Amino acid sequence: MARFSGIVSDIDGTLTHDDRRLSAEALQSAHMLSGRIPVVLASGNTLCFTRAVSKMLGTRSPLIAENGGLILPFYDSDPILIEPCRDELNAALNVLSKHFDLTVFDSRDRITDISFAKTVDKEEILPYLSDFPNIYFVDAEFAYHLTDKNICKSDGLIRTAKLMGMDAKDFVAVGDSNNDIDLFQAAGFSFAVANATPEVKKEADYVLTKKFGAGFAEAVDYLIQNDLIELEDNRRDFYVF
Ligand SMILES: O=C(O)COP(=O)(O)O
Ligand SMILES: [Mg+2]
Repeated sequence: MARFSGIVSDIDGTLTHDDRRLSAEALQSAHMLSGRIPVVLASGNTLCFTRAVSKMLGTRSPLIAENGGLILPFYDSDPILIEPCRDELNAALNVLSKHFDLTVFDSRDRITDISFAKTVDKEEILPYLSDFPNIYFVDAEFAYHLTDKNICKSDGLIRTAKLMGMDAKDFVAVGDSNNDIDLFQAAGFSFAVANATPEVKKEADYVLTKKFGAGFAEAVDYLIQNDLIELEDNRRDFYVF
């Protein structure tokens, strides 16, 4: 009897290579799953990026973007936006910008969180953030993020699962970076790809032997071989894209 009825996957470092090229193994695995089980993408990336990746992978399931700040239940619906403490986020960015030469990512497309390049040592950044109690800093390996404390991937999964008539514990999570730790805690089971950080590996139920997208494919094979998920052809109940 299959134990899990959905998969929730991170994108960067989990479906990609270390240089962010989409992994052929992950693509093949996602195509095989398409329309047979929900695969929710949960990313620190912007919603437009996450939506394009989803379309090309054929996941046909709701999306969680900006570390949980935005949820897209249907392809053409308006996203659900978790309102962040914008003043504090902007004030923190101003303070950091005064001390460091920051490269801010996607500022036109990013709505709830702030992301910037890892050009500065995080130990140097953290002391400047102690005056901002409602935001947290996370190193997502491909970028740094400043995010409202009420926004995280796990909250995104809980909300998304509810919209789908499911529970977060019905999902198996796959991830690589510290913005996936709370997602692992909310999901029913969790896989860390072999390139995951030590903190993520510690939180995972299962540490995969393969890195990056090959790790995602290994997780899917493991789930099928151990009868932990069931694939049903032509499921249309929540395949919304
Ligand atoms: O936006 C990032 O830095 C990382 O994105 P991810 O959560 O899909 O790995
Ligand atoms: Mg990642």
